[in-house]
Amino acid sequence: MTDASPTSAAAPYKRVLLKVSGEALMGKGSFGLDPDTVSAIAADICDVHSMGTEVCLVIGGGNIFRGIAAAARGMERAQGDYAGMLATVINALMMQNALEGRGVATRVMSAIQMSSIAEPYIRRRAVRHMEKGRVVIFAAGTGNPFFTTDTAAALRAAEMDCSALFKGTQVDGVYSADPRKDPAAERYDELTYMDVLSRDLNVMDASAISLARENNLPIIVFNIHAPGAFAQVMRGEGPFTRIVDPS
Ligand SMILES: Nc1ncnc2c1ncn2[C@@H]1O[C@H](COP(=O)(O)OP(=O)(O)OP(=O)(O)O)[C@@H](O)[C@H]1O
Ligand SMILES: O=c1ccn([C@@H]2O[C@H](COP(=O)(O)O)[C@@H](O)[C@H]2O)c(=O)[nH]1
Repeated sequence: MTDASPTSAAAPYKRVLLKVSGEALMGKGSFGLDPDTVSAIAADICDVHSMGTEVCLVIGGGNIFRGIAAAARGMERAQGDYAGMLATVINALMMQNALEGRGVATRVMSAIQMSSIAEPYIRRRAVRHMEKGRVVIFAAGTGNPFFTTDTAAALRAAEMDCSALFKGTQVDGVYSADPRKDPAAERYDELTYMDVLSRDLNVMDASAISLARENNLPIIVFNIHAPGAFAQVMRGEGPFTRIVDPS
């Protein structure tokens, strides 16, 4: 893994992966995509890209379909998960459109082959795209049911040798309990991977945290809706939680 420490004020990290929660794309809505929200997140990604940092993305699908929720309503879990992975492809295409509208070259690479609309995921090709200055959007999660896009994000970040995984979500860090349910929950500035696992802090699933831990990949959780937050958090400013191993 490359060094996670900032390297310069202009481009604090060489290469990062941003995980955007699908729910975040809904904006104030309760389903689907809000174009203004997608555009605002794309603007933040462009800011970071223009600093000289190589950027790749994993976008969730929770704004459209979650396999586990469909399974709770009686659908076969694996079938629901494949539908969930397809939802992430829709989000990836929407983000591609928003980024390219701002003049940034992108490639969508899908873990499930759909060659008419996305390249197949090939690790070395993805690295090459980023070296050429393209933003790579990894779609269809890991390509396997029973996983989530958090795990896909940790997996791709490790494969891409990213300096850190940024999780842009609805809340500004990891709290002692889900802050959307418990207003008394307190935010942590820094946690170890084991803290997150042992205290069952559900901001990310356990397999993603374990994979990041095994690969010494720092995770930075922040609120994707705060304008300019992605660039700010990369500079170490603003509220966020850093998940790392004890130094
Ligand atoms: N201890 C905690 N600290 C912070 N957030 C928590 C915690 N426990 C649960 N959460 C919730 O986890 C959510 C983060 O998950 P997120 O919405 O990013 O889902 P996802 O599965 O990654 O994406 P998607 O929306 O695509 O399914 C936060 O919005 C927050 O409400
Ligand atoms: O590797 C993966 C990634 C995702 N899924 C399915 O997609 C949905 C949406 O992803 P979120 O991480 O919840 O945003 C997820 O609920 C799974 O059903 C998958 O099967 N495998």
